[in-house]
Amino acid sequence: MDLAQLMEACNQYAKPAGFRPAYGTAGFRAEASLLHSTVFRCGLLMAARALKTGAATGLVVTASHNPVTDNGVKLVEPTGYMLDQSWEAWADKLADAEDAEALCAIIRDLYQKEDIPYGSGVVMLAHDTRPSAEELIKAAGSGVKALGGLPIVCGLLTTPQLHWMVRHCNNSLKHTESCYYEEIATGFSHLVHSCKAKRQVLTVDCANGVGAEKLKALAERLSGKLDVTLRSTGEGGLNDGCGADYVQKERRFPAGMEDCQNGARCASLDGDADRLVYFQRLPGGQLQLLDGDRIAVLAALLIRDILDRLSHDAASPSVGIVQTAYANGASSQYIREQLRLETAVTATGVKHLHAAAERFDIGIYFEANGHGTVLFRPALIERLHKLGDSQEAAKDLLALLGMVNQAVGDALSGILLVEAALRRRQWGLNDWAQLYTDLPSRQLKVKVKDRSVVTTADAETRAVTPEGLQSRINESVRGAPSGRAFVRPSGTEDVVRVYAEAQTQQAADKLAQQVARHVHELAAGIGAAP
Ligand SMILES: CC(=O)N[C@H]1[C@@H](OP(=O)(O)O)O[C@H](CO)[C@@H](O)[C@@H]1O
Ligand SMILES: [Mg+2]
Repeated sequence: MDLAQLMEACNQYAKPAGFRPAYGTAGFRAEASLLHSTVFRCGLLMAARALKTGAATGLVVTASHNPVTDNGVKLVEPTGYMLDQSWEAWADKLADAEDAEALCAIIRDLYQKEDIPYGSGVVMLAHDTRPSAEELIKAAGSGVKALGGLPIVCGLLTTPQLHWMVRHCNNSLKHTESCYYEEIATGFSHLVHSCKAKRQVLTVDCANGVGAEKLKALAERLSGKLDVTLRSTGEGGLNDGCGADYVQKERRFPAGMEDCQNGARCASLDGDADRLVYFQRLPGGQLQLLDGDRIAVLAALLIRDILDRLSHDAASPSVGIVQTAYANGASSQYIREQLRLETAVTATGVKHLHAAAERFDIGIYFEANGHGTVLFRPALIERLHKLGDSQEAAKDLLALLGMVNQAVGDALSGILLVEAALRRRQWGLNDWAQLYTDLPSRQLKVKVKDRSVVTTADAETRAVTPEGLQSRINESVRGAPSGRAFVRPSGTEDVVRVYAEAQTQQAADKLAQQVARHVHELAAGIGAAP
């Protein structure tokens, strides 16, 4: 490490006065113009992480479903997973260092405490469609180089594509963008090759983001096996009145799809294409959402259908579903009582779900907002390869393994998962929707002076502070039939989130509003009470 060179580079990316970045649910996010120093420092961090692990790491410049004026950075482990939680504290310290001198001191401390070998770490860089990406990617590259590392500029990609590439690169597998399409498309083609179901056109709201270009490339690779019509491909603002987060939270048709036909099969991606939700218009005109909970259930059914045909000497592979407190209560009940599968509930954020899913041979994890995937345990993969020569079911599971991104939730591979599962059962959206009926729910956001005053326990289902908040929530919940509610500080926006569900929409709305008022009152809410 050349300290003089490092110092000079740090000086070029000064932190804006008063800016206090913090590593949140999925990395750093803020208004784009504030982020140059943060992204530079993440370049430093990931170059050091590459040296520590002796493998390539990754960094994606994206603010996902947030407005186009925001940006952010997601950090990728050599496994393709999100940055190991044990290093989040280093990310925070680096990002928050006041000046170049403080920053260099933290780097020295990092090298010493983590026993980082000297050398040149490889960091793969990608970005979404935000106009601020170009400058921020430069900052990331400068950070990597300032530690003597090698930035590999991969350009415009979906977040899950970069995660996939880092994982494949470190497994010495082909890892170009076209190999990504090839691998997931090959798995899909295998799974649907003998399906008799009539193909349905899927209309996809691409949130005016990177997913538009990449889904087009995937559909071309599948030449006719996947019929997609793309909307919001860049003609409007990124995530502006469209995208998976808008559809899931607002329960409204996205821009450009207000006129979709009753029963037409529709889906939405988010701005960096790591979330996917399906929806349709019901005969009464309302939007019916098929969210991440439902994708998890459909994936479980597909896996069960295949496992039923697998004969094996050893114990049957364990299958489990991981959710968060945002999962609709009806989905959790269906998983427990009808599917009879093990479930686990973790705190919000894929990093938590992913870790819990690794405890099963086949671990399915999805956040209600449509971010999730299906993980296969390495020992099971080995067994399947042995069985694969003689058994069609093992071949199917291996095809599923190739089709589903093993690194992180991926909306493009998610579309293939849903379409393959529906086609193999000869199902339409109604069959899928009829598995269970969602309890009505409502999500609200409350602006407060300092959202860190709200702390939680028990996978975020219980508010620990401010004092008295949880007992007030309990009281409100008691007044709502089949009521459930919780609050937590967002890790991506400056708000406290409120979730409520109940027997009727009216009761869920009322419960959410009451809880939002408790938050506003006890956690120093800003502006008028909800
Ligand atoms: C309620 C909700 O949807 N929260 C989202 C959102 O996190 P918050 O910490 O709630 O802002 O963004 C995360 C990253 O995309 C995602 O993992 C998470 O599920
Ligand atoms: Mg996203």
